[in-house]
Amino acid sequence: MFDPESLKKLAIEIVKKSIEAVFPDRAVKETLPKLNLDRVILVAVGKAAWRMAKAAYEVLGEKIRKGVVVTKYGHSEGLIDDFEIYEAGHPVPDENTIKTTRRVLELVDQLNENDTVLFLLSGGGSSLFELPLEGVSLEEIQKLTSALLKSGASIEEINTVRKHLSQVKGGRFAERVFPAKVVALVLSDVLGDRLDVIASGPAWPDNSTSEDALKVLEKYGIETSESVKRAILQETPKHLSNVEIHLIGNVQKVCDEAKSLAKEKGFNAEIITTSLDCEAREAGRFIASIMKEVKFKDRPLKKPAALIFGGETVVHVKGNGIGGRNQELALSAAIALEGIEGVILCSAGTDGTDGPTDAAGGIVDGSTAKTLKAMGEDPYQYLKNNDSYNALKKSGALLITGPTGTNVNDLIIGLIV
Ligand SMILES: Nc1ncnc2c1ncn2[C@@H]1O[C@H](COP(=O)(O)OP(=O)(O)O)[C@@H](O)[C@H]1O
Ligand SMILES: O=C(O)[C@@H](CO)OP(=O)(O)O
Ligand SMILES: [Mg+2]
Repeated sequence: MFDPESLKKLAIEIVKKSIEAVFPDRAVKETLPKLNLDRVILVAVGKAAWRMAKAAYEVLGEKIRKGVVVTKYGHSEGLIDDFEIYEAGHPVPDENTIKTTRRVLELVDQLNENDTVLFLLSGGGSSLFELPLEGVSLEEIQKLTSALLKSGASIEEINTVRKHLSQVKGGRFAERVFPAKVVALVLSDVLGDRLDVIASGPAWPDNSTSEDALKVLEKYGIETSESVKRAILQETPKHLSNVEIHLIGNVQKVCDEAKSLAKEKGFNAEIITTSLDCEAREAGRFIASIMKEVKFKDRPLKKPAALIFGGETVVHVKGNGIGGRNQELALSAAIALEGIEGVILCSAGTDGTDGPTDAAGGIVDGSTAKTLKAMGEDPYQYLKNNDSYNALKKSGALLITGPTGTNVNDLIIGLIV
Protein backbone atom coordinates (compact mmCIF):
# COMPACT_ATOMS: atom_id res chain seq x y z
CA MET A 1 0.00 0.00 0.00
CA PHE A 2 2.72 2.53 0.93
CA ASP A 3 6.48 2.34 0.30
CA PRO A 4 8.70 4.12 2.92
CA GLU A 5 9.17 7.27 0.83
CA SER A 6 5.44 7.74 0.06
CA LEU A 7 4.56 7.02 3.70
CA LYS A 8 7.06 9.72 4.76
CA LYS A 9 5.62 12.21 2.25
CA LEU A 10 2.09 11.44 3.48
CA ALA A 11 3.05 11.97 7.11
CA ILE A 12 4.60 15.35 6.29
CA GLU A 13 1.55 16.33 4.23
CA ILE A 14 -0.86 15.51 7.08
CA VAL A 15 1.24 17.44 9.63
CA LYS A 16 1.66 20.51 7.42
CA LYS A 17 -2.00 20.66 6.38
CA SER A 18 -3.16 20.20 9.99
CA ILE A 19 -0.99 23.14 11.07
CA GLU A 20 -2.41 25.23 8.22
CA ALA A 21 -5.89 24.60 9.67
CA VAL A 22 -4.89 26.59 12.77
CA PHE A 23 -3.13 29.41 10.93
CA PRO A 24 -3.97 32.58 12.86
CA ASP A 25 -5.44 34.42 9.87
CA ARG A 26 -8.16 31.79 9.42
CA ALA A 27 -9.01 31.81 13.14
CA VAL A 28 -9.08 35.63 13.41
CA LYS A 29 -11.18 36.03 10.25
CA GLU A 30 -13.77 33.56 11.56
CA THR A 31 -14.19 35.37 14.89
CA LEU A 32 -13.71 39.13 14.33
CA PRO A 33 -16.75 39.88 12.12
CA LYS A 34 -19.09 38.65 14.91
CA LEU A 35 -17.76 41.19 17.46
CA ASN A 36 -18.95 44.52 15.93
CA LEU A 37 -15.76 46.35 16.88
CA ASP A 38 -14.98 49.92 15.88
CA ARG A 39 -12.23 52.49 16.65
CA VAL A 40 -10.03 49.95 18.41
CA ILE A 41 -6.44 50.13 19.56
CA LEU A 42 -4.89 46.86 18.34
CA VAL A 43 -2.17 45.23 20.47
CA ALA A 44 -0.81 41.92 19.16
CA VAL A 45 1.61 39.90 21.31
CA GLY A 46 3.16 36.44 20.76
CA LYS A 47 4.75 34.23 18.11
CA ALA A 48 1.60 34.43 15.97
CA ALA A 49 1.13 38.19 16.54
CA TRP A 50 2.08 39.42 13.06
CA ARG A 51 -0.32 37.14 11.19
CA MET A 52 -3.12 37.75 13.69
CA ALA A 53 -2.64 41.51 13.30
CA LYS A 54 -2.55 41.27 9.50
CA ALA A 55 -5.77 39.26 9.46
CA ALA A 56 -7.43 41.73 11.84
CA TYR A 57 -6.38 44.61 9.59
CA GLU A 58 -7.86 42.82 6.55
CA VAL A 59 -11.18 42.50 8.42
CA LEU A 60 -11.36 45.82 10.30
CA GLY A 61 -9.21 48.18 8.18
CA GLU A 62 -9.91 51.81 9.19
CA LYS A 63 -11.77 50.65 12.30
CA ILE A 64 -8.33 50.21 13.83
CA ARG A 65 -7.08 53.59 15.13
CA LYS A 66 -3.63 52.37 16.06
CA GLY A 67 -1.76 49.04 15.89
CA VAL A 68 1.26 47.73 17.81
CA VAL A 69 2.71 44.26 17.12
CA VAL A 70 5.45 42.49 19.09
CA THR A 71 6.66 39.06 18.00
CA LYS A 72 9.73 36.80 18.04
CA TYR A 73 12.80 37.69 15.94
CA GLY A 74 12.22 36.48 12.39
CA HIS A 75 8.46 36.13 12.85
CA SER A 76 7.24 39.46 11.37
CA GLU A 77 6.61 39.63 7.63
CA GLY A 78 6.73 43.34 6.71
CA LEU A 79 4.57 46.41 7.25
CA ILE A 80 0.84 46.46 8.06
CA ASP A 81 -0.53 49.90 7.16
CA ASP A 82 1.01 52.32 9.73
CA PHE A 83 1.19 49.75 12.54
CA GLU A 84 4.25 49.78 14.81
CA ILE A 85 5.94 46.37 14.30
CA TYR A 86 8.53 45.19 16.84
CA GLU A 87 10.54 41.98 17.35
CA ALA A 88 11.95 40.87 20.70
CA GLY A 89 13.61 38.01 22.57
CA HIS A 90 12.11 34.53 23.00
CA PRO A 91 12.15 32.30 25.02
CA VAL A 92 14.13 34.80 27.15
CA PRO A 93 13.07 38.48 27.22
CA ASP A 94 15.55 41.17 26.15
CA GLU A 95 15.87 44.97 25.97
CA ASN A 96 13.49 45.10 22.99
CA THR A 97 10.86 43.33 25.08
CA ILE A 98 11.07 46.07 27.73
CA LYS A 99 11.13 48.92 25.18
CA THR A 100 8.07 47.64 23.32
CA THR A 101 6.09 46.91 26.48
CA ARG A 102 6.73 50.46 27.71
CA ARG A 103 5.44 51.72 24.32
CA VAL A 104 2.22 49.66 24.65
CA LEU A 105 1.62 50.90 28.21
CA GLU A 106 2.21 54.50 27.13
CA LEU A 107 -0.53 53.98 24.51
CA VAL A 108 -3.12 52.35 26.81
CA ASP A 109 -2.52 54.87 29.62
CA GLN A 110 -4.18 57.50 27.40
CA LEU A 111 -7.44 55.55 26.98
CA ASN A 112 -10.81 56.20 28.68
CA GLU A 113 -14.01 54.21 29.39
CA ASN A 114 -15.21 54.64 25.77
CA ASP A 115 -12.15 52.95 24.29
CA THR A 116 -11.49 49.31 23.40
CA VAL A 117 -8.18 47.46 23.11
CA LEU A 118 -8.30 44.55 20.63
CA PHE A 119 -5.73 42.24 22.22
CA LEU A 120 -4.43 39.46 19.92
CA LEU A 121 -2.58 37.03 22.14
CA SER A 122 -0.58 33.89 21.32
CA GLY A 123 2.11 31.73 22.97
CA GLY A 124 5.53 33.24 23.46
CA GLY A 125 3.92 36.32 24.96
CA SER A 126 5.52 35.83 28.37
CA SER A 127 8.92 36.58 26.91
CA LEU A 128 7.82 39.11 24.29
CA PHE A 129 5.62 41.29 26.54
CA GLU A 130 7.27 42.04 29.85
CA LEU A 131 8.01 44.92 32.24
CA PRO A 132 9.34 43.66 35.59
CA LEU A 133 7.89 44.95 38.86
CA GLU A 134 9.81 47.78 40.56
CA GLY A 135 12.99 46.47 42.17
CA VAL A 136 13.37 43.56 39.74
CA SER A 137 15.93 43.92 36.94
CA LEU A 138 15.74 42.52 33.41
CA GLU A 139 18.92 40.53 34.16
CA GLU A 140 17.19 38.84 37.10
CA ILE A 141 14.18 37.99 34.93
CA GLN A 142 16.48 36.61 32.20
CA LYS A 143 18.39 34.43 34.68
CA LEU A 144 15.17 33.16 36.27
CA THR A 145 13.56 32.40 32.88
CA SER A 146 16.58 30.40 31.67
CA ALA A 147 16.79 28.45 34.92
CA LEU A 148 13.07 27.65 34.88
CA LEU A 149 13.14 26.59 31.20
CA LYS A 150 16.00 24.15 31.83
CA SER A 151 14.56 22.86 35.10
CA GLY A 152 11.87 20.66 33.50
CA ALA A 153 9.18 22.78 35.17
CA SER A 154 5.81 22.80 33.38
CA ILE A 155 4.70 25.97 31.59
CA GLU A 156 2.05 26.41 34.29
CA GLU A 157 4.76 26.38 36.99
CA ILE A 158 7.04 28.66 34.97
CA ASN A 159 4.27 31.16 34.41
CA THR A 160 3.16 31.07 38.05
CA VAL A 161 6.55 32.60 38.86
CA ARG A 162 6.62 34.97 35.89
CA LYS A 163 3.14 36.32 36.70
CA HIS A 164 4.33 37.40 40.14
CA LEU A 165 7.27 39.43 38.85
CA SER A 166 5.62 41.45 36.09
CA GLN A 167 3.66 44.69 35.62
CA VAL A 168 1.72 43.17 32.69
CA LYS A 169 1.18 39.47 33.49
CA GLY A 170 -1.47 37.76 35.61
CA GLY A 171 -4.24 40.20 34.64
CA ARG A 172 -2.17 43.33 35.36
CA PHE A 173 -2.27 44.46 31.71
CA ALA A 174 -6.10 44.48 31.75
CA GLU A 175 -5.95 46.39 35.05
CA ARG A 176 -3.68 48.96 33.40
CA VAL A 177 -6.07 49.31 30.44
CA PHE A 178 -9.04 49.97 32.76
CA PRO A 179 -11.39 51.89 32.44
CA ALA A 180 -11.06 51.03 28.74
CA LYS A 181 -12.23 47.56 27.68
CA VAL A 182 -10.10 44.62 26.51
CA VAL A 183 -11.46 42.29 23.80
CA ALA A 184 -8.95 39.44 23.53
CA LEU A 185 -8.58 36.77 20.81
CA VAL A 186 -6.36 33.98 22.11
CA LEU A 187 -4.49 31.17 20.34
CA SER A 188 -3.83 28.58 23.03
CA ASP A 189 -0.45 26.85 23.30
CA VAL A 190 -1.14 25.63 26.83
CA LEU A 191 -2.64 22.22 27.57
CA GLY A 192 -6.13 22.61 28.98
CA ASP A 193 -6.31 26.11 27.48
CA ARG A 194 -6.02 27.87 30.89
CA LEU A 195 -6.45 31.56 30.03
CA ASP A 196 -4.40 32.66 33.07
CA VAL A 197 -1.43 30.55 31.89
CA ILE A 198 -1.35 31.27 28.13
CA ALA A 199 1.43 33.87 27.73
CA SER A 200 1.09 34.31 31.51
CA GLY A 201 -2.45 35.64 31.17
CA PRO A 202 -1.95 39.43 30.79
CA ALA A 203 -5.73 39.95 30.51
CA TRP A 204 -7.18 37.27 32.77
CA PRO A 205 -7.61 36.98 36.56
CA ASP A 206 -4.69 35.01 38.02
CA ASN A 207 -5.56 31.61 39.52
CA SER A 208 -2.12 31.28 41.11
CA THR A 209 -0.82 32.89 44.28
CA SER A 210 2.46 34.34 45.55
CA GLU A 211 2.83 31.26 47.73
CA ASP A 212 2.47 29.00 44.67
CA ALA A 213 5.24 30.97 42.98
CA LEU A 214 7.63 30.62 45.94
CA LYS A 215 6.86 26.88 46.07
CA VAL A 216 7.86 26.47 42.40
CA LEU A 217 11.25 28.09 43.04
CA GLU A 218 11.78 25.83 46.07
CA LYS A 219 10.69 22.67 44.18
CA TYR A 220 13.30 23.25 41.45
CA GLY A 221 15.96 24.62 43.78
CA ILE A 222 16.14 27.96 42.01
CA GLU A 223 17.93 30.67 44.04
CA THR A 224 16.71 34.30 43.83
CA SER A 225 17.55 37.64 45.44
CA GLU A 226 15.66 39.16 48.38
CA SER A 227 14.22 41.86 46.07
CA VAL A 228 12.76 39.16 43.79
CA LYS A 229 11.21 37.37 46.76
CA ARG A 230 9.72 40.67 48.01
CA ALA A 231 8.27 41.38 44.55
CA ILE A 232 6.71 37.92 44.36
CA LEU A 233 4.77 38.66 47.55
CA GLN A 234 2.75 41.40 45.76
CA GLU A 235 -0.42 39.46 44.85
CA THR A 236 -1.85 39.48 41.31
CA PRO A 237 -5.48 40.49 40.54
CA LYS A 238 -8.13 37.79 41.05
CA HIS A 239 -11.07 39.72 39.51
CA LEU A 240 -11.32 41.87 36.36
CA SER A 241 -14.42 43.75 35.13
CA ASN A 242 -13.26 45.00 31.71
CA VAL A 243 -12.32 41.83 29.79
CA GLU A 244 -13.99 39.75 27.02
CA ILE A 245 -11.95 36.75 25.84
CA HIS A 246 -12.38 34.48 22.77
CA LEU A 247 -10.33 31.27 22.44
CA ILE A 248 -9.81 30.94 18.65
CA GLY A 249 -7.43 27.99 18.24
CA ASN A 250 -5.80 25.17 20.21
CA VAL A 251 -4.18 21.74 20.00
CA GLN A 252 -7.60 20.00 19.88
CA LYS A 253 -8.30 21.74 16.58
CA VAL A 254 -4.98 20.69 15.01
CA CYS A 255 -5.49 17.08 16.13
CA ASP A 256 -9.05 16.98 14.77
CA GLU A 257 -7.70 18.15 11.42
CA ALA A 258 -4.96 15.47 11.41
CA LYS A 259 -7.51 12.78 12.18
CA SER A 260 -9.84 13.77 9.36
CA LEU A 261 -6.95 14.06 6.87
CA ALA A 262 -5.64 10.60 7.82
CA LYS A 263 -9.14 9.11 7.45
CA GLU A 264 -9.44 10.71 3.98
CA LYS A 265 -6.22 8.85 3.04
CA GLY A 266 -7.76 5.53 4.08
CA PHE A 267 -6.25 5.15 7.57
CA ASN A 268 -8.06 3.99 10.68
CA ALA A 269 -7.32 7.13 12.71
CA GLU A 270 -7.66 7.97 16.40
CA ILE A 271 -6.59 10.84 18.65
CA ILE A 272 -4.90 9.10 21.59
CA THR A 273 -4.50 12.27 23.67
CA THR A 274 -4.37 16.07 23.35
CA SER A 275 -2.62 16.50 26.71
CA LEU A 276 0.70 14.67 26.28
CA ASP A 277 2.97 16.31 28.88
CA CYS A 278 5.65 13.87 30.07
CA GLU A 279 9.42 13.87 29.41
CA ALA A 280 9.92 13.93 25.63
CA ARG A 281 12.15 10.84 25.49
CA GLU A 282 9.64 8.78 27.51
CA ALA A 283 6.83 9.92 25.20
CA GLY A 284 8.86 8.79 22.20
CA ARG A 285 9.39 5.31 23.63
CA PHE A 286 5.78 4.95 24.75
CA ILE A 287 4.36 6.07 21.39
CA ALA A 288 6.75 3.62 19.65
CA SER A 289 5.39 0.83 21.87
CA ILE A 290 1.81 1.58 20.80
CA MET A 291 2.95 1.66 17.16
CA LYS A 292 4.52 -1.81 17.61
CA GLU A 293 1.25 -3.05 19.12
CA VAL A 294 -0.61 -1.89 16.00
CA LYS A 295 2.11 -3.28 13.70
CA PHE A 296 2.24 -6.79 15.19
CA LYS A 297 -1.18 -7.19 16.82
CA ASP A 298 -3.48 -4.77 14.99
CA ARG A 299 -4.55 -3.12 18.27
CA PRO A 300 -5.79 -0.63 19.46
CA LEU A 301 -6.33 0.04 15.72
CA LYS A 302 -6.17 -2.20 12.63
CA LYS A 303 -3.54 -1.33 9.98
CA PRO A 304 -3.33 0.93 8.06
CA ALA A 305 -3.52 3.03 11.20
CA ALA A 306 -2.86 6.65 12.18
CA LEU A 307 -2.21 7.43 15.85
CA ILE A 308 -2.51 11.14 16.69
CA PHE A 309 -1.11 12.86 19.79
CA GLY A 310 -1.22 16.50 20.84
CA GLY A 311 0.41 18.23 23.76
CA GLU A 312 3.65 19.69 25.01
CA THR A 313 6.29 17.35 26.44
CA VAL A 314 9.11 18.64 28.61
CA VAL A 315 12.86 18.15 28.38
CA HIS A 316 15.09 18.25 31.45
CA VAL A 317 18.19 19.49 29.58
CA LYS A 318 21.38 18.02 31.10
CA GLY A 319 23.63 17.59 28.06
CA ASN A 320 25.23 20.31 25.99
CA GLY A 321 23.77 19.36 22.62
CA ILE A 322 21.11 21.22 20.69
CA GLY A 323 17.54 20.17 20.03
CA GLY A 324 13.94 20.56 21.03
CA ARG A 325 11.24 18.45 22.66
CA ASN A 326 9.82 17.25 19.31
CA GLN A 327 13.28 16.34 17.98
CA GLU A 328 14.09 14.55 21.23
CA LEU A 329 10.78 12.64 21.12
CA ALA A 330 11.42 11.64 17.49
CA LEU A 331 14.99 10.45 18.20
CA SER A 332 13.82 8.42 21.18
CA ALA A 333 11.09 6.82 19.04
CA ALA A 334 13.62 6.10 16.28
CA ILE A 335 15.75 4.12 18.74
CA ALA A 336 12.70 2.11 19.83
CA LEU A 337 11.48 1.51 16.25
CA GLU A 338 14.85 0.38 14.83
CA GLY A 339 14.48 -2.37 12.21
CA ILE A 340 10.68 -2.25 11.98
CA GLU A 341 9.22 -1.71 8.49
CA GLY A 342 6.03 0.16 7.63
CA VAL A 343 6.15 2.62 10.55
CA ILE A 344 6.77 6.37 10.51
CA LEU A 345 6.59 8.94 13.29
CA CYS A 346 6.47 12.70 12.74
CA SER A 347 6.67 15.10 15.68
CA ALA A 348 6.38 18.86 15.13
CA GLY A 349 6.07 22.08 17.08
CA THR A 350 3.15 23.85 15.36
CA ASP A 351 5.08 27.14 15.52
CA GLY A 352 7.78 25.65 13.30
CA THR A 353 10.63 26.31 15.72
CA ASP A 354 11.37 23.41 18.05
CA GLY A 355 13.73 24.49 20.81
CA PRO A 356 16.48 26.98 19.89
CA THR A 357 16.78 25.42 16.40
CA ASP A 358 15.53 26.06 12.85
CA ALA A 359 13.73 22.70 12.82
CA ALA A 360 10.04 22.15 13.54
CA GLY A 361 10.77 18.63 14.75
CA GLY A 362 11.65 15.25 13.28
CA ILE A 363 10.36 12.50 11.01
CA VAL A 364 11.75 9.03 11.73
CA ASP A 365 11.15 5.40 10.78
CA GLY A 366 12.66 1.94 11.33
CA SER A 367 15.78 2.87 9.38
CA THR A 368 16.76 6.15 11.13
CA ALA A 369 18.77 4.58 13.96
CA LYS A 370 20.38 2.09 11.53
CA THR A 371 21.50 4.97 9.29
CA LEU A 372 23.28 6.62 12.23
CA LYS A 373 24.95 3.36 13.28
CA ALA A 374 26.14 2.79 9.71
CA MET A 375 28.03 6.10 10.09
CA GLY A 376 29.65 4.84 13.30
CA GLU A 377 27.39 7.04 15.42
CA ASP A 378 25.52 5.94 18.55
CA PRO A 379 21.94 7.34 18.52
CA TYR A 380 21.61 6.81 22.26
CA GLN A 381 24.66 9.00 23.00
CA TYR A 382 23.03 11.84 21.04
CA LEU A 383 19.86 11.39 23.09
CA LYS A 384 21.81 11.32 26.34
CA ASN A 385 23.52 14.57 25.38
CA ASN A 386 20.28 16.31 24.37
CA ASP A 387 21.77 16.53 20.88
CA SER A 388 18.72 15.41 18.88
CA TYR A 389 19.16 18.15 16.26
CA ASN A 390 22.53 16.77 15.13
CA ALA A 391 21.41 13.14 15.23
CA LEU A 392 18.37 13.85 13.06
CA LYS A 393 20.39 16.13 10.76
CA LYS A 394 22.99 13.40 10.15
CA SER A 395 20.26 10.86 9.37
CA GLY A 396 18.20 13.20 7.15
CA ALA A 397 15.31 13.08 9.64
CA LEU A 398 14.85 16.78 10.49
CA LEU A 399 11.46 18.31 9.73
CA ILE A 400 11.93 21.91 8.54
CA THR A 401 8.87 24.12 7.97
CA GLY A 402 10.19 27.57 8.90
CA PRO A 403 8.21 29.74 11.36
CA THR A 404 4.56 28.88 10.66
CA GLY A 405 2.99 31.93 12.22
CA THR A 406 0.81 29.82 14.50
CA ASN A 407 1.49 28.32 17.92
CA VAL A 408 -0.81 25.66 19.34
CA ASN A 409 1.55 23.18 20.97
CA ASP A 410 2.96 20.06 19.35
CA LEU A 411 1.45 17.52 16.96
CA ILE A 412 2.73 13.95 16.73
CA ILE A 413 1.46 11.36 14.27
CA GLY A 414 2.41 7.72 13.92
CA LEU A 415 1.50 5.93 10.68
CA ILE A 416 1.59 2.11 10.65
CA VAL A 417 0.99 -0.03 7.52
N1 LIG B 1 19.18 20.63 23.57
C1 LIG B 1 17.86 20.51 23.79
N2 LIG B 1 17.24 19.33 23.57
C2 LIG B 1 15.92 19.17 23.79
N3 LIG B 1 15.10 20.17 24.22
C3 LIG B 1 15.69 21.38 24.45
C4 LIG B 1 17.07 21.62 24.25
N4 LIG B 1 17.32 22.93 24.53
C5 LIG B 1 16.15 23.48 24.93
N5 LIG B 1 15.16 22.55 24.89
C6 LIG B 1 13.76 22.73 25.26
O1 LIG B 1 13.16 23.65 24.35
C7 LIG B 1 12.16 24.38 25.06
C8 LIG B 1 11.96 25.74 24.40
O2 LIG B 1 11.70 25.43 23.05
P1 LIG B 1 10.63 26.25 22.23
O3 LIG B 1 10.25 25.48 21.00
O4 LIG B 1 11.18 27.61 22.08
O5 LIG B 1 9.40 26.21 23.19
P2 LIG B 1 8.02 26.91 22.83
O6 LIG B 1 7.77 26.65 21.39
O7 LIG B 1 7.07 26.28 23.76
O8 LIG B 1 8.28 28.35 23.11
C9 LIG B 1 12.67 24.51 26.48
O9 LIG B 1 11.57 24.38 27.35
C10 LIG B 1 13.66 23.36 26.65
O10 LIG B 1 13.15 22.39 27.53
O1 LIG C 1 4.55 32.64 26.48
C1 LIG C 1 4.31 31.68 27.24
O2 LIG C 1 4.09 31.78 28.46
C2 LIG C 1 4.28 30.26 26.70
C3 LIG C 1 2.89 29.67 26.90
O3 LIG C 1 1.91 30.47 26.29
O4 LIG C 1 4.60 30.23 25.32
P1 LIG C 1 6.03 29.59 24.88
O5 LIG C 1 6.11 28.26 25.56
O6 LIG C 1 5.93 29.51 23.38
O7 LIG C 1 7.08 30.52 25.34
MG1 LIG D 1 8.69 26.20 19.76
